[in-house]
Amino acid sequence: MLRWLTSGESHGPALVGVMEGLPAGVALTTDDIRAALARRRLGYGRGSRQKFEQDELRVLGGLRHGLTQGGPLAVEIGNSEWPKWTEVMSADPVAREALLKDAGTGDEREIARNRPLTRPRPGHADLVGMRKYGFDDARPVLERASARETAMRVALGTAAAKFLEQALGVRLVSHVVAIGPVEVPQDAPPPGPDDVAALDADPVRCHHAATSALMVEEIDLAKADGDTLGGVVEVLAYGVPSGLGTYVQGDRRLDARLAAALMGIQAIKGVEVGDGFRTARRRGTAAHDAILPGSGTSAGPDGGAGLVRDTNRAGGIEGGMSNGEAVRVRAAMKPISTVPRALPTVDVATGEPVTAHHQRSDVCAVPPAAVVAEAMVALVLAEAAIEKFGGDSLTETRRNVEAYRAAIPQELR
Ligand SMILES: Cc1cc2nc3c(=O)[nH]c(=O)nc-3n(C[C@H](O)[C@H](O)[C@H](O)COP(=O)(O)O)c2cc1C
Ligand SMILES: C=C(O[C@@H]1CC(C(=O)O)=C[C@@H](OP(=O)(O)O)[C@H]1O)C(=O)O
Repeated sequence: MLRWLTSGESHGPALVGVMEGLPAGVALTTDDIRAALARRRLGYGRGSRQKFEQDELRVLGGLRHGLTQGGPLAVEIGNSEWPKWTEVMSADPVAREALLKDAGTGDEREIARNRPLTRPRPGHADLVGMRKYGFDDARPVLERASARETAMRVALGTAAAKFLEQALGVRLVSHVVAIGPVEVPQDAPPPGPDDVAALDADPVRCHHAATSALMVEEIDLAKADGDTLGGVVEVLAYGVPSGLGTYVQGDRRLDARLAAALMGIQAIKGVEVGDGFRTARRRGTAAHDAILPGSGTSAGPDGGAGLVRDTNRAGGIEGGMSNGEAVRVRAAMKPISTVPRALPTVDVATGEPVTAHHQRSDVCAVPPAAVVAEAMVALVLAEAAIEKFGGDSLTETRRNVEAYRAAIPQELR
C-alpha cells in the first residue's frame, strides 16, 4: 500500500509531506527532488511570487545514502518568505496590535498582508470555506486551498516516478496542449520521453513550436487586459505493463483513480482518458484500438511479441486496467480566479457590493499544472504497481514484475 499526506499553508513556515509504502532500495536524491521542484516553478505567465520565493528542501526521513529505506519518506519544503509572515501565520496567538502594523508602519505591503480578507473571490475557495469552517476572514481558507501545496505533491511524486522507472521502466512526460483558445493541432504527435528536456526549456511546456509562440502571445494579451487564462495539460506514461488497476470494482479502476487524482489538483475541472470526449463523437469502428498480429519483433512493455495496436485512442486503459500501451490522460484547468480586473463580490464584513480582493496572482499556471499532473499520475501508477507487484525491496518488486511478465502466455502477449 502506498499512502501519503501533505500539510502546511501557502504562507506558513513550510510544507510537510509523508509518504509510506515505497520499497527499500529506490535510488533518489535531494537533487532529484530539487530538479522537479524547479520544473514546477517554470512557465510563462506565473506571478511575481515564483520569482522571489525559494523552495527550501529538507528530507527528514526514509532516505539514506541516496536510497529509500522502506520507512516513511518525510519531506519539508521551507518557505523562504516566512519571515514576512511570522505574525499573520503564527501558530500561537498574537497580540492584535501586531496584526495591525499598518497603524504604525504605513507600508502598503504590510497593510495588505495583515488586513482581514472579507471580499471573497468568485471561483476561489474563499466564500464557501468561510461558511464551512466558521471563519470571518478568508485568510485561513486561501492558505490551505492554495496550490502552493502542489510543491509537496511534486516532491512526493518524484519518489514515485523514480520507483516506477527503476521497478518497471516507466517514463513520464507532461506537456501543455491548450492555453485559452490556443491549441496544439490534433494531429501533432505527442512528445516522447526524449523530449522532456525540450519541454522543460519551452516557456509554456508545449511540444509544438508554432503553438507555443501563440500561447505566449495569448498570455501577454490576457495580462494586458487584466485577465487570466486556463488550458489543458496532458500526461503520458510510457512503459506501463498491462494489468495495473482492475475492472472488478469501480473505485479500483485505474481510469477512475487517475481521474480522481487529477481532479484533486486545484483548478482542474475536467479529465479525459485517451481520446475521451472526442471518442464520444465517433462510431465504434473508429473509436477503438484494433488488436493486430505483430511481427514478433516489437519490444512492448510485456516483453514484446505477438499482439500490437496501431492506435492508442483508449489512452492505454481498457476495462479499468492498463493495457500495455502508453497511458495518456488530459486535465482541463480553469482560468485563475484571482483576476486583476476583479469580479463583483460582496464585502461580507459590510454587505456592500465591491470587487473581489486581488493583490497579485498568476495570469496563467497551466505549465506548472502539467508538472503537478505528472506527479499525480506517478503517485497513482506507483500505488497501483505496488498493489499488483508488492515487494519490500526494489529487487523483490522487480523479481515479481519479471515473474508476472514471464507467466503471461505467449499467445496473449
Ligand atoms: C500550479 C497552480 C497555480 C495556481 N495559482 C493560482 C493563483 O496564482 N491565483 C489563484 O487565484 N489561483 C491559483 N490557482 C488555482 C487555485 O488554487 C484554485 O482555483 C482554488 O484553490 C479553488 O479551487 P478550484 O479551482 O478547484 O475550485 C493555481 C492552481 C495551480 C494548479
Ligand atoms: C505559491 C504558489 O502558488 C500560489 C498559488 C495560489 C493559489 O491561490 O492557488 C496563489 C498564488 O499565491 P499568492 O496569492 O501568495 O500570490 C500563487 O503564487 C506556488 O505554486 O508555489
